[in-house]
Order: sequence, then structure tokens, then C-alpha cells
Amino acid sequence: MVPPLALDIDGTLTTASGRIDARVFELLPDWDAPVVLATGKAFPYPVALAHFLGRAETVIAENGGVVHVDGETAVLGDPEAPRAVVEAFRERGGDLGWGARDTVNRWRETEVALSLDADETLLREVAAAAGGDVEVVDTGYAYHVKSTGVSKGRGLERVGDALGLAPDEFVAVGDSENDVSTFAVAGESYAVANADVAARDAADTVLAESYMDGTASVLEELRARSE
Ligand SMILES: O=C(O)COP(=O)(O)O
Ligand SMILES: [Mg+2]
Repeated sequence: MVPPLALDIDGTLTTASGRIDARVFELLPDWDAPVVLATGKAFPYPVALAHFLGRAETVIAENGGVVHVDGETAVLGDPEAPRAVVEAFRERGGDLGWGARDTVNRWRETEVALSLDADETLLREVAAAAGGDVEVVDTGYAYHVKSTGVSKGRGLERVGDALGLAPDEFVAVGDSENDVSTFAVAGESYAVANADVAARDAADTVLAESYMDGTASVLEELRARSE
């Protein structure tokens, strides 16, 4: 039997240019165990991906702020403090960096994401002044202002509970700081070669290959192991 998977999306199931790698559509539809898409992106993105993979919509979105499993959605993060931080950031002249039509935050329920072009120094200063309940996470794709109480790892524990699986039955693959909590609870963890230092340090194994090359190599190895 292949193991259940907890897969990050950006940097892990994508190409270097940010597209979903076509191998995702070959390897995941028939994976014979639960597949959890665990992402910093807003809820509709992983739901859409799961849907078009023909899989159960088992997702962790917004870095653990929203979890959907077994047809039930749990909104776990509190948006109030993150939104207040971003409001204060704006008052001090900060710009989220997405332009006028911001689809990045349009469906975001528990946190706020800023472009990597945003003023990181100002953002971190404002977030630090807000106290310990809010943190800034740099995924390499965006800065996320989120409450410290939620994480992908806690989301995976919740998904595991619903599915009758212990978190350490999952194999996790990821590429950044927001995957560290997943790696901490999964039984086996892999950082793709493009991963940031935090993910590399937290992973059991750092892969030689980047992006979906790395992820595909893990999936092939897991499949071979199960035969
Ligand atoms: O939305 C982001 O910033 C990163 O998304 P990811 O967690 O799927 O890599
Ligand atoms: Mg990622």
C-alpha cells in the first residue's frame, strides 16, 4: 500500500515558472491513499485542483487557516489581527503589491497575503508591534500575515483525525517555511532542491531534484517501496 500524502503546491507540484506540472495529473488521480493538498493559497485553489484531479477535496488552505475534509469546512484562523496589521501597514504607506484587482486575497478568510514586492521591512515592523499573535511567513511566493495559532501541521492533525489516520502515517513534500510544521508531524518529510533553508533544515531528506522532478521522484520511490 502506498502511504497517504501531504503535498504543498507552489514550488512542489509546480514548474519553476509557477505552472502546475503536467505529471501531477498522471501521478495523483490514482494514488491509492489519501492525498492532502496543503497550501498557503486561498481555499478555492486547492479545492479546484483536487476537483480537477478527480480526488476527494481534502485540503489545508491559508497555511492551516481553513481545513476541508470529509465534506466539512473548518475556518480555524482568526482574520481580525492579521487584517489589523495590514491596515496599519497601509496607513504607513505600505502597498500589498497586487494591483487594483486582487484575486490573491479575494477569497482569503483568515489571513492576508502580500506580494514579494511589498515593503517587507515595514510589514515586519508593523507585525512585531502588534504582538505575538500574528506572524509573517515568507513562502517564496508571498508574505503571509497570519495568526500564530494555525499551521499546515495542525491542519494535518485535524485531517488525520477525520480520516482515522495518525499524522505520522503521512509522507510530506514541500519547499518552504510554511511546510516546516507539516514536516514536524508527518512520518517522513522531503524538501525539494529549490526549498528554502527552513524547509531544508526541517526535512528528513533534501532531494537532489527541484520542483516536480523532486516530488515525482518521491512518489515513484514510495510506489516502488509498496510493491
Ligand atoms: O501561496 C503561497 O504563498 C505558497 O503556496 P504553497 O504553500 O502551496 O507553496
Ligand atoms: Mg510551497
